[in-house]
Amino acid sequence: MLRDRDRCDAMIATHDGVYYDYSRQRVTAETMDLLFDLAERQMLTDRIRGMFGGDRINFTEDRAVLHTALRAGREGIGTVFVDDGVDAIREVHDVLDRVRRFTDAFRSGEITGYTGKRMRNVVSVGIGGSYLGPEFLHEVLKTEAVGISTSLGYDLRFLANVDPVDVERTCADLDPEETLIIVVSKTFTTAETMLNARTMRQWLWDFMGDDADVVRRHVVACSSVSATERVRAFGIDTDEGMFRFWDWVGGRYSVCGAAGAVPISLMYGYDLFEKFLEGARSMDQHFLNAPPRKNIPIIMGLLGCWNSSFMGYSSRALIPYAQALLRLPAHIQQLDMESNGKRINRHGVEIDYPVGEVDFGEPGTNSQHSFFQMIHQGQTVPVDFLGFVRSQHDLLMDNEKLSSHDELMANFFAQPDALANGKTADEVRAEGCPEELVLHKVFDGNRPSSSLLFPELSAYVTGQILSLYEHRTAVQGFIWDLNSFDQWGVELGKKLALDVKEHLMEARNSEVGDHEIIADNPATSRIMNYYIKNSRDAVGVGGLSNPGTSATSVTRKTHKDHFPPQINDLGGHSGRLS
Ligand SMILES: O=P(O)(O)OC[C@H]1O[C@](O)(CO)[C@@H](O)[C@@H]1O
Repeated sequence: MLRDRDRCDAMIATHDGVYYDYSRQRVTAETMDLLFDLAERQMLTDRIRGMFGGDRINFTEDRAVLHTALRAGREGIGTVFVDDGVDAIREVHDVLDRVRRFTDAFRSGEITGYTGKRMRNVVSVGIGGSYLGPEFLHEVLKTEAVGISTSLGYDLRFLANVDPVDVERTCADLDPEETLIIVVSKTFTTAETMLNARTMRQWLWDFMGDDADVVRRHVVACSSVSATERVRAFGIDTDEGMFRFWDWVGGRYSVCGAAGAVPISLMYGYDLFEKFLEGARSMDQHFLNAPPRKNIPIIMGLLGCWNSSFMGYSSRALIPYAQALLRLPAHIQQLDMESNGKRINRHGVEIDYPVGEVDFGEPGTNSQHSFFQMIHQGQTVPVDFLGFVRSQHDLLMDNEKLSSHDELMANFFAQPDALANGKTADEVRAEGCPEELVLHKVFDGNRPSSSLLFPELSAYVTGQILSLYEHRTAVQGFIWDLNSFDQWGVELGKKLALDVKEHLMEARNSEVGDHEIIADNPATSRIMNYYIKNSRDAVGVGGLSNPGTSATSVTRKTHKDHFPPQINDLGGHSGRLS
């Protein structure tokens, strides 16, 4: 099919400098017709309009889904109106105007820290959607031409993990007197973020004294309107130091709101952040207005459904040929897997077809020397290749025929064809391969990918990329009939962590050294008691002892005896864990 010029010409879509080639997907013109029919049956365009128009499509939380309003410009896109009387566009611009003023005051030195020093360091404390988007954008802007100059003299760091080592790594060499902390949390209740926020507040107090003004001058919050009281109780000035967002912005869709605007503007200036919003807006307009057959996010979403539900490929990779996009795959992974990792459709019925992929990725070419072996010869993993016409910084060394960016892009062009074409046994033999090794060197090919080519990795293009992937996720959710905007699955783990913390507190507070934890089941009790015992001993005797040996060795023997397992064997021995 790849040699068919008409087919290849038909499988390209473009918008505002973005070139999308899906000719290496395993689809014919007829497949595409059927997918567009499916989109019509699922009333895709109506549902897209409903999303932009403020319909409460996140019905399990009774919320509209209006992250597109965050970058809609003052004129708005679609008919954005929230039915409780709040004008979303006006609210958004009220906050963005405040971010701009705050940024200018911070960067001009008008706002100083508690001891009068100018603040130049920013630590953004948040996790999940309150972290991954801003961090991916920060990584892009670090090496972007404007970003390099506007960030001179400033430092932005992210603190996400509740691991105390993350705190240590984040602030080891920072001067608290010159540091502003941003607590980014939609709910202002997330356990990890709140502990890290308290830790950072203590760090400020340790250096500058336990004074309420220290917090008022050094800590601001990006949080939802409904969390205002909690933000105030933390000691943050909610008039000057709180940048709000709304329940109609999901955490993983919040980078275009205060969650991204505050840290990114403080580091790079508001104008550069605005360029990012403009890029996202351009793609939003395309998504809302372009006919489905020319609409890049719609086509990407339909192909996602095709690969997952029809072809049975349960994972997919995102490979940007740009080192500055190193955190894009992690952001899209959360965005997509938290959105479409579901098992009940919007009618409350259990889904009996595959939905939701495992998303992963790393920049090319590093990924080629990591997991690409599997993508070429192991399981089939559809890939999105992202490339750029111009590099943020190209290099042409003396005596080199090609620039370093050309070398990078040679891989961007070669990998999709290697995956699609493969290599036959005859081709391997023709290279003189000994017969017994031929099969090891055969590539079966026929492995799907898409290529996205952008002009250059600027703030604007990064906005386009973000919007593309947000809408791909939404399209797949609409086609699959899911609610892509709630995340109840994360709740159970949070609740169990609370129970476990109770047990740990009891054990730590117990006067009796051998206090025994009785948790939900013997396995959890055993591992927690092991942890408590050894962490106590570790203080005195210097190190952890070995795990109980008998059970471990029995398990090993059992596994070995059954190796390699047969599907039927495993079926016979599997069972419910609860
Ligand atoms: O912004 P918050 O409320 O602290 O939540 C952090 C993250 O936790 C989640 O609720 C679950 O991981 C994400 O959706 C969210 O982005």
